[in-house]
Amino acid sequence: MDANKTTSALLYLDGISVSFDGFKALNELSFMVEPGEMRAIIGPNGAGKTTMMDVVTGKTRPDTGDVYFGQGAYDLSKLDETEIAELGIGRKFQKPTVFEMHTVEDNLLLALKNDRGVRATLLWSTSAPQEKRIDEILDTIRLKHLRSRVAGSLSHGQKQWLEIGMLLAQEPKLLLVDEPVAGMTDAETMQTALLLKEINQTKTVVVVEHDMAFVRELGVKVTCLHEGSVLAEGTIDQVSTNDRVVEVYLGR
Ligand SMILES: Nc1ncnc2c1ncn2[C@@H]1O[C@H](COP(=O)(O)OP(=O)(O)OP(=O)(O)O)[C@@H](O)[C@H]1O
Repeated sequence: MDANKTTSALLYLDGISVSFDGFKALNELSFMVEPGEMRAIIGPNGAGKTTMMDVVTGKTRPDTGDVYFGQGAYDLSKLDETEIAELGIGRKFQKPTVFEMHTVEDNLLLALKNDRGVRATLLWSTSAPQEKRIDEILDTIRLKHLRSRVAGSLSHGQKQWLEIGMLLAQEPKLLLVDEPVAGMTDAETMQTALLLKEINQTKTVVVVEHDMAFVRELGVKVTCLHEGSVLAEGTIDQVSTNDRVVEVYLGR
């Protein structure tokens, strides 16, 4: 549905409230993400971070408020999950969901040609542009040397990167990434920060994460949610020294 709201933002949540059985998971939540930006979202358990992502992707409908996408061109709160995905919004859930029995390369191929079934896709010959795109993605996600490995044999961190690569194959304009470094080693965490910074050179990214060392490494604007609203927003130094943020989240 066309919205025709005037805004420079790629994503604009405007007064979003969501209740579950009378409990307000999101409470008049408003914030904007500009095109080309990477935004880190932090906040205590139950702050509403996952619900916010669910609202953006159409999994949960807000009770009130609008979600504008594409400089106000669309109101996502009026669209279903498929329509939203087709507008170019890709989401990576916390747990990796790669095809464990298939190779790294075939996983990317499946993501590139996700309009066909698994068997048909893998029997179909791969075109030169598809090969090139797979090479580019393998470079980005640092898995070129493992392209023929079965995905099930990858480390947890490598599976997360592969899944990020599968999202990239769909050429999203906006990537939503939910706790990408949970369970990763310190080295993998820092690699993931680098990877997302590289991806952010061409795509807008919203990343939810509890790992503050990782968020600091990203070096981007941070939004702290609490009880379904924005508690603080700014640089990591501004947010992490905010008295309320320390009280409800960091100081615990
Ligand atoms: N489907 C649901 N039914 C009932 N309550 C829900 C539902 N989904 C979320 N909630 C509640 O809404 C609140 C916000 O949850 P949400 O998962 O969005 O928080 P979060 O910030 O992502 O937390 P975490 O950091 O633990 O992932 C929580 O109190 C949660 O229990």
